[in-house]
Amino acid sequence: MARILTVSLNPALDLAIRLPRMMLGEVNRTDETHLDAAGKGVNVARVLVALGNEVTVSGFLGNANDGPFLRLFQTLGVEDAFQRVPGETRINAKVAEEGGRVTDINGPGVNIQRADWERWVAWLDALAADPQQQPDAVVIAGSLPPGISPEDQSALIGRLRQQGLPVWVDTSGEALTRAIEAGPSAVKPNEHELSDWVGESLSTHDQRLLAAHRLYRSGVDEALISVGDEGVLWVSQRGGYLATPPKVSVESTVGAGDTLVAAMLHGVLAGHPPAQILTFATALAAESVRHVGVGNPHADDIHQLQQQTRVHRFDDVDADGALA
Ligand SMILES: Nc1ncnc2c1ncn2[C@@H]1O[C@H](COP(=O)(O)OP(=O)(O)OP(=O)(O)O)[C@@H](O)[C@H]1O
Ligand SMILES: O=P(O)(O)OC[C@@]1(O)O[C@H](CO)[C@@H](O)[C@@H]1O
Repeated sequence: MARILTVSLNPALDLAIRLPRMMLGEVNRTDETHLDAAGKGVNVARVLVALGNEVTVSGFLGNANDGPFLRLFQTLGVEDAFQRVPGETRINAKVAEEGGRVTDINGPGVNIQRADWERWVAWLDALAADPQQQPDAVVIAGSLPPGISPEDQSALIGRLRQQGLPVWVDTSGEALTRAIEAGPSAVKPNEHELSDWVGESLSTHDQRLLAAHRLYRSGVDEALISVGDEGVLWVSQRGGYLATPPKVSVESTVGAGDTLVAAMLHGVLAGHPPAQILTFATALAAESVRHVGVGNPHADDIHQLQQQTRVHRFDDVDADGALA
């Protein structure tokens, strides 16, 4: 069991909406709605707990609507180290239609004052410097709320790395670019986020492979690229791996990336063989898309899903990233 800190600088209450077909500009009647405490770091924490890890959750929560988070943290048995700030945590709408299409409508988040940021950073610095309290890894996941800049986040990553802590990052846009410059242990862009980072379209498999190698050579130990139903690319010192997920019926892909990050981190910290790590993480991410929420490692058919997951090692890229 590992001790892991998950950081959600911009958590969210996810309003999951299910309907047959979204009709823009009309009154839509839903089959079902749920409001759940979420955000990438919180979703990662859910999976890490289900896999048996000891988790502390932190970041910033609006004090006006933190009830669902409090209930979730109690149920999960995680340590709640979120700093409360005045205002409301954002509500993100996730509209899932029959056929698997999901539309995300994400809010900007609560405004973080400089004094709150500095107080929280001081707390994190103290935790990272204390050998008794240091976690085995830190996951920083999700977008940045107003008041926190990409440079703030990259400085944070740099300091945690200086303390020798593994830092896994899942974010996008400028925050991702700056985070990569800070030398995190792992990043998990999806193909669109990776495409923004390299500044080119990644429509072919070879283009993605080259971009994944470029990401690895930029100084990231684990370059993980998620490619939706086409699976996962993983480049690290263990080599390059490609995983193809089993075919599943899709209800909601929200949280699939978070499931993948959590399961990969779990496997890496546990020291499992690479093919085993990737097979399990890919199967669990596939499990997650069959329903609303993150993947359930205790699903009845999790072993079958792993058997149906294909993992290939590829060694066809030379040190300069050129395809052999
Ligand atoms: N339709 C699908 N069938 C099987 N597995 C899937 C499917 N969609 C996603 N996955 C799995 O989940 C992983 C993450 O999905 P995706 O690439 O959509 O991540 P993401 O864009 O970060 O998602 P999110 O931010 O919503 O969590 C994929 O790499 C794949 O392993
Ligand atoms: O706006 P961000 O921080 O990029 O993403 C937030 C979010 O879409 O990510 C999770 C799914 O990965 C959801 O729970 C949440 O609403």
